[in-house]
Amino acid sequence: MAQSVLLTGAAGRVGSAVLGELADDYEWRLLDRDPPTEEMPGEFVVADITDEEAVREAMDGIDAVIHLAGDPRKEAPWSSVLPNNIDGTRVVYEAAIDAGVDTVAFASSNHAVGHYETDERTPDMYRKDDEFRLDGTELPRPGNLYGVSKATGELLGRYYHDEYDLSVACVRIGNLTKGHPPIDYERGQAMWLSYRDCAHLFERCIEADYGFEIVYGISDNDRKYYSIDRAKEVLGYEPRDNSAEWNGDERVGSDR
Ligand SMILES: NC(=O)C1=CN([C@@H]2O[C@H](COP(=O)(O)OP(=O)(O)OC[C@H]3O[C@@H](n4cnc5c(N)ncnc54)[C@H](O)[C@@H]3O)[C@@H](O)[C@H]2O)C=CC1
Ligand SMILES: O=C1O[C@H](COP(=O)(O)O)[C@@H](O)[C@H](O)[C@H]1O
Repeated sequence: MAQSVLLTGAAGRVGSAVLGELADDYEWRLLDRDPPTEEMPGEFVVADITDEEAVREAMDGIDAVIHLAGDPRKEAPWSSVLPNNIDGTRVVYEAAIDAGVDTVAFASSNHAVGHYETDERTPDMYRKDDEFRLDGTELPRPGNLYGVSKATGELLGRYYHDEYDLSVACVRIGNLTKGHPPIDYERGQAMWLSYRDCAHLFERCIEADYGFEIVYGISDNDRKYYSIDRAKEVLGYEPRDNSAEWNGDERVGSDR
């Protein structure tokens, strides 16, 4: 069982979702290039993930890493995704190997597979009765350079798993939105990930026993074009939310 966890990108939205539910469950070392603006659990390291020495130091005594730091913008230019998302991720994996870390959970993205959303398939694939599913076994088809950087992060994970036996889970996160699903956005509702399901999924990534996995990070939405079967089977993911239980910002279904 993981005890000491390094959370990169801790000051961001996904970091806040994870810490919002799991703050008391682990010994946290948080890392971000931006200093904290509010009180956070554990120790906070202000560093850039491209700084090899700083990341190496931050990795000391760590059991598991949740690697979120990076440029999350779908329109991010190559000049940003190359250092922040690709090289920074390589630095994190290298330091994890050197420190004897067991597991790295990597925040990948729906944009790694964005070009499966072809004109022929959309918007039907965003709807409840459509049966099209991606399940993580398909090749990446990035929708933008940001998606290329996320697919590359997955590939780096594959390498560090095969070469060094590091356990790596790549979570293709859908659309993380706080409180309620995106409104008037079918695609976003199909790939909604609630804050509590996000925290639970990353917890499963650092607790479960596996080798290398690519899973989709969405809630159990009625509308979906990403399968969550693999996350359930291998990681023990048990999502509690479903965008169909919401009408705008009002919950109309029962809370699980
Ligand atoms: N929010 C979402 O719906 C989704 C997020 N993701 C991925 O999840 C991760 C976190 O995303 P968000 O929390 O939404 O973004 P965010 O921008 O809120 O948080 C990212 C954090 O990483 C830090 N960071 C960025 N580059 C860094 C570097 N070189 N060194 C150290 N810290 C750095 C930033 O200061 C920020 O606090 C990203 O990798 C993103 O690509 C993927 C799919 C969907
Ligand atoms: O990877 C990401 O995806 C989410 C959802 O994508 P969108 O196309 O529905 O906006 C995005 O909000 C997030 O910023 C990004 O990191």
